[in-house]
Amino acid sequence: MKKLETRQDIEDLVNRFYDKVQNDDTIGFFFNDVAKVDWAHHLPKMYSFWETLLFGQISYKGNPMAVHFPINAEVPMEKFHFEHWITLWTATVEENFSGEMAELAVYKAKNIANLMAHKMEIARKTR
Ligand code: HEM
Repeated sequence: MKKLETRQDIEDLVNRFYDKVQNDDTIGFFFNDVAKVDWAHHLPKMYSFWETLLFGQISYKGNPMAVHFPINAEVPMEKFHFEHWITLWTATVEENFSGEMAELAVYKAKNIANLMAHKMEIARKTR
């Protein structure tokens, strides 16, 4: 299977992941109904986010945690949502890529998702 090695690979991966997400019964509504995401704006940000995380090409300079707090305040983002997010991400990576960078993409996503799940839970408790 193909290695994950170029910006184009990241774009393909991210596009395929959010195709799944948009049509997903468990987490799709966060994007479609709660945040009403402008995909033309969101997807390029996500390409840069992953390029920065995986290739060290610093093209993303946002705060990935911050945007999730207002969503979490509207509809609780629960542990099972993040677990499902990880399932979709891992499946999309593994359907399309193999090798060290693909493994790193899964590893980093899991770490961030777990941290994010924790932060969202704390935010709900301290509100
Ligand atoms: C159930 C899990 C998740 C949901 C429902 C979710 C939802 C969203 C939504 C709706 C936005 C767009 C906000 C907007 O443009 O108005 C967003 C942005 C973003 N998400 Fe998530 N997210 C989840 C998990 C994650 C995870 C695990 C990561 C990282 C591995 C992540 C990384 C990002 C980044 C980098 C942005 C863009 C931030 C920016 O604008 O700079 N998200 N997310």
